[in-house]
Formats: sequence, C-alpha cells, structure tokens
Amino acid sequence: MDNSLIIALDFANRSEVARFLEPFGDRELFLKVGMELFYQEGPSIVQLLKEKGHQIFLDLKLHDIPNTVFGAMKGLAQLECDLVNVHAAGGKEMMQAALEGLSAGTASGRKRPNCIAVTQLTSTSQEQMNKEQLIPITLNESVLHYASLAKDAGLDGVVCSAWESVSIHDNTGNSFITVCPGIRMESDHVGDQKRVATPEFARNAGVSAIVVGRAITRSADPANSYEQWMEAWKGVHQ
Ligand SMILES: O=C(O)c1cc(=O)[nH]c(=O)n1[C@@H]1O[C@H](COP(=O)(O)O)[C@@H](O)[C@H]1O
Repeated sequence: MDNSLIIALDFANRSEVARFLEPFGDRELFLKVGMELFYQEGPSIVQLLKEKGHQIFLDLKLHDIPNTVFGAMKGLAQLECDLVNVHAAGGKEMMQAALEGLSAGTASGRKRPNCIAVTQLTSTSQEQMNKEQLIPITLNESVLHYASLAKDAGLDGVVCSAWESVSIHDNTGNSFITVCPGIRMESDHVGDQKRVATPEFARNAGVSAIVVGRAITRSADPANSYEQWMEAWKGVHQ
C-alpha cells in the first residue's frame, strides 16, 4: 500500500479499460474499480485484472445496515482484492460488520483485504457539510472524528483529502492508512473535487497512497502521463 499511485478506472465497460491499459503492456499497476465499471461488468472485471497481475482497490463505498454490509463484504472477500471501502457515516457497528464479513469470506490462510472508510468525500466543502449535512463543526474535525471512529472499529485506514492526512496520522498513528483522491497538478481542472492537492503536497503530508483518475485516464498519452505522475508523486525519476 505504501506510496502507491492508484489509477481510478472510471470507465463504462471492459473494452474501454482494455483500450486504456494497452499502452502499459505487461506493467503491473494498482487499479481502482469503482461503481461505474463494477455495476456494468460485475466481479469478472476484477478477476480479469487480477489475472494480469494488477493490485485492486474495489471502491464500492458500502453504506447500509450492519447485517447487509456483513453479507456483501463476505461475498466481496472472495474476489481477493487488496483494498475495499465503506462510508464511515454508516457508523462503528457497520464498520465492524464489514470487517467481520471480510474475515468470514476470506479463505483460510489468506490475508483479508484491507478495509478503509470514506470520511468526508473530497467533493465535499466545509460549507456544503455545514449546510447540507447539518454537521456544525469544521470539515477537518469531522474527518478526524470519522477517522477515530474507523480506527476504533478496527479498520485499516481512511479515504480523506491530502489536507487532513497529517492530523489523522498524528491522532491515529502512522500505520493507519490514508488514501487520498482529489489529487491534481497545478494546471489540471479541478472539476467536481473541492479539497484538492498536488502529488508533491500529498508526498510531503505523508499520505499513504494517492488515487488519480481523469488526469491519467483522459490523457492523450496515458502511459507517459502515468510516468510523469509517478515522478511527481515519488519525487524521483523512475
Ligand atoms: O473512495 C474514493 O476512491 C473516492 C473518495 C473521495 O472522497 N473522493 C474521490 O474522488 N474518490 C474517488 O477517487 C477518484 C477520483 O477521480 P479524479 O477526480 O478523476 O482523479 C474517483 O474514482 C472517485 O470515485
């Protein structure tokens, strides 16, 4: 997990994914399969990508009653992904049920997938949170609260913006994973993201892994773009 750059495969189907991955040849990547792709292609897309040696973050952001999340995670564990997630807003009991489901569905002798909780989406601003969710505290406080809740529930880490990673690590320890989307180069369009940061900022903030989608997937030359991102993220020439 440490220092991974996870590419968000926000594509509509497997042919688009194949077209995107073609220029990478045999290179093994850390890929995120989210709702758009999984709802169309189902579990077989995960199996296909795993067969090619890629690591997988299955980003389905589970948020339901504990019993339902337990059952869903039990089934998802059989896909043997590296990382899965839930919404921390579902509560501590739901997060514990997610872990129990994952453990129940993991074959004996295998490690269960890491499980992280989305704190506040990186598309959420302080104003939106106060006015729409009626949470009357700062965004940073809300993210820290959710991170502590996730830690208490036994989860492996959280999804947050790079801006909150330092205080989360201060509160919960450095082994607690911070996975950060909303990463942009200075010149990139921010789009629907509100809490954005550059890869350099994320590296200096000690972020465990960054998630990059459109900046790479919509690039005219994705393989070259990926190299540039890796360079910016790792701070060295690959
Ligand atoms: O869980 C996520 O991966 C996630 C959480 C979050 O708070 N914000 C967020 O953007 N994401 C995902 O990260 C990716 C970001 O994509 P880009 O904005 O295109 O780089 C998308 O696939 C989102 O679904």
